Amino acid sequence: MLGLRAPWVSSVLRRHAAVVPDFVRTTLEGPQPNKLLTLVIINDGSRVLLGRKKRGFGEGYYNGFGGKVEAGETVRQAAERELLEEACITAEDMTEAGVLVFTFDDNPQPWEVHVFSASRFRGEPTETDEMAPVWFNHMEVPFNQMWADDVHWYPAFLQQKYFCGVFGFRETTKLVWHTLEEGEVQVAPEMA
Ligand SMILES: Nc1nc2c([nH]c(=O)n2[C@H]2C[C@H](O)[C@@H](COP(=O)(O)OP(=O)(O)OP(=O)(O)O)O2)c(=O)[nH]1
Repeated sequence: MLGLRAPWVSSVLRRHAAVVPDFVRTTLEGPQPNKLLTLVIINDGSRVLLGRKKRGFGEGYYNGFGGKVEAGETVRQAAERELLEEACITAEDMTEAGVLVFTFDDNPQPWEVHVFSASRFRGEPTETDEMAPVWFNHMEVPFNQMWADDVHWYPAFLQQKYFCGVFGFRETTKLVWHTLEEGEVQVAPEMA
């Protein structure tokens, strides 16, 4: 598994060896480099700005704004570009909030989603071809209309604790296994 958090993921596989589903292990130990994606969630302290996805992967779900990192871009540049493309805004204080690694029994490539948080932005959130923006109070985040993993990491996100998670999905959307760690993930060299 090639990716920004590869040493940490290897240590997760070792520590959870008895319970990690086979497809999660084979995907993470396989030859495919991670597909890199971004996700930006505006959090003003009491509300989050989400978008209802109007087309493509995750259609109908509420989510932050983001997409694939393109060739020649840094992860941060991709996050800024997707936020502008999908919500028509520019974040002023974007910080790294966490990393999510997704595996699927029906796709050999791991996905590595870099989650960013921002509280201030320029511009007016505007509906685009891809997303319709909506504010939600922290207590009313619509988890029943979101990806199944989100309910597990939003608490850390809302408390502004850095998080790293590994998730295993069957048939693309059924979450069957996950592990989540909060705080900066430190991996000693001997663990790498
Ligand atoms: N909250 C959450 N977000 C996820 C999950 N899985 C997942 O890919 N995402 C995010 C990462 C990206 O922001 C977005 C998927 O990207 P995308 O397919 O829309 O990428 P894109 O905009 O480059 O695609 P396209 O318009 O070119 O088709 O969904 C998940 O399980 N939970």
